[in-house]
Amino acid sequence: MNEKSTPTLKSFRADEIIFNEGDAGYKVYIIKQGSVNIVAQHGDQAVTLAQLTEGACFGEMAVLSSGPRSATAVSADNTLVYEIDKAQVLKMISELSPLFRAVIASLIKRVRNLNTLVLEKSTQPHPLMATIEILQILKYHANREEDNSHNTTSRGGNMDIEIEIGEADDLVKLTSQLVQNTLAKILGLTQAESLQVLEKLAFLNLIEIEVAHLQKFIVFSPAKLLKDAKPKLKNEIFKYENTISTELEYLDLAELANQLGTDSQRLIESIALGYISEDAILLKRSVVLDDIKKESRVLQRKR
Ligand SMILES: Nc1ncnc2c1ncn2[C@@H]1O[C@@H]2COP(=O)(O)O[C@H]2[C@H]1O
Repeated sequence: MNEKSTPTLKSFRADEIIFNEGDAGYKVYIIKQGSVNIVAQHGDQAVTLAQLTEGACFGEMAVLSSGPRSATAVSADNTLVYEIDKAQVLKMISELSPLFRAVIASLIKRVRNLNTLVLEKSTQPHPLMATIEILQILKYHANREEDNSHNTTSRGGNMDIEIEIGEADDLVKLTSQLVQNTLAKILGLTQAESLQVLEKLAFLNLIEIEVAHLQKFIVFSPAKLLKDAKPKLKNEIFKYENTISTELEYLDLAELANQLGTDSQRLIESIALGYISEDAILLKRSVVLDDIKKESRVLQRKR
C-alpha cells in the first residue's frame, strides 16, 4: 500500500463507515472536524463505546498492537479526519523509549479487557424490566396452580404461590424464594442481587414485600405492574451494589444456615423473630463469618 509521511485529509458524510471491527489496521485517525462513533458488536447487539470529537485520535489500537480493529468507526455527522499511515506511526513509536512502548502496549490491552467487560454488562437485560417480565410469567404459573386447586381465594396447592382476589383487580402473592430462585435461573443473579432488584421494585411502589407466616412474599397486581412499569423505569439505571467488583462476596441464606449449623427454615424463623438481622444475608461474607465466630454461642442460645 501507498505509505505517506504527511497526513491525508479525508471527509466522511454522516453515518459513513470509516472502518469495520475485525479489519486489519493500516491507519490512525485524528478528527479535525465533526464526530465519530466507536461501535462494537456483542452477539446481535451493537454497543456505542464512545463518541469522539475534534482532536480525538482513533484507530491506534490495531496499528500499535497488530491485532484486528477492536470496533467499528462511524462518522456521526459530516466529518473531516487526518489519516496517518501505519509505517509513519510505527516510526514515531520506535523513537520512544522501550518503557513507553511497554506502557502503550499495556494500556491497549487494558482497553480491550475493559471493552469486553462493558460489552458484557451493557448487553445484559435490564434487571428491573426483566424481573417484571418474569413476575408476569410467574403469574400464569400461579393462575394454573389456582385452576388446578379449584380454589380461588387461598393457596393454589403449591407452597410457593398464593392468589388473593382483591376488589378491583387480582393480587398475586409469591414467595420471595420462588421469585429469587427464578431470577437466579433465568437472569443468573445471586440471591443478594435478586433481593436488591426486588427491593428496588418495592421502593418504586411497583411491588410490595410482605413478611408473613415466617416467610417473605412478593405481592403485586399484574395489571398495575404492566401499566406502571414502563413509565417508572424509563430513566431508571439499576446498578447492583456489587456488579463488577469481586471484592465483595455476599452470603446467601442457605450458606449462612450452613455456616450456623442450622437449616434455612430455622434461620428464617430467627430473622422473623428478630434474633438475626435480615441485613445479615446482605453483608460481606468476611464480616458475617467473623460475626458468626464471635456470636455463635449467643445465636445458639437464642435458637
Ligand atoms: N472504549 C473506547 N473508548 C474510546 N475509543 C475506543 C474504545 N475502544 C476502542 N476505541 C477506539 O476505537 C478504535 C477501533 O479500532 P482500533 O482497535 O484500531 O482502535 C480503537 C480505538 O482507537
